[in-house]
Amino acid sequence: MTTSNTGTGAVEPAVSEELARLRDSIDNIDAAVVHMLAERFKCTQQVGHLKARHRLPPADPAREARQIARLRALAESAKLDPAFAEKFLNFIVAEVIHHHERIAESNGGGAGAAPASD
Ligand SMILES: C=C(O[C@@H]1C=C(C(=O)O)C=C[C@H]1O)C(=O)O
Repeated sequence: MTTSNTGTGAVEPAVSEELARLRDSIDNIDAAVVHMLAERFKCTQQVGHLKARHRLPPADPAREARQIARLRALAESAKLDPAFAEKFLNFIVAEVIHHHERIAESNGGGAGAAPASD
């Protein structure tokens, strides 16, 4: 293995250049992820309002099962750990469901509430 740490706290210039180059790409990817998540949440907020108006439940476990199966297959072909892909999706979906519950509550939702006309 190549030694990159001189032991004096200094890092070889070639190593710090490569680290900076890789970190630039990581920063770009992180920015893209944030923008993609923001767009996804814009869509799921609209789904939340649609569901609340029509008294549909916040969560749809059958839809989630299809998404998990699809994402696991995509992850495998992209050489990403499918278990990680599933955990990541579940993390996002849990947040979306919280949003939908809050939207339903603020719509005066509840089992007995009358459907709003639109
Ligand atoms: C967005 C929806 O609501 C919930 C959130 C989902 C998601 O974030 O992908 C999927 C299913 C639902 O549990 C939906 O029903 O499509």
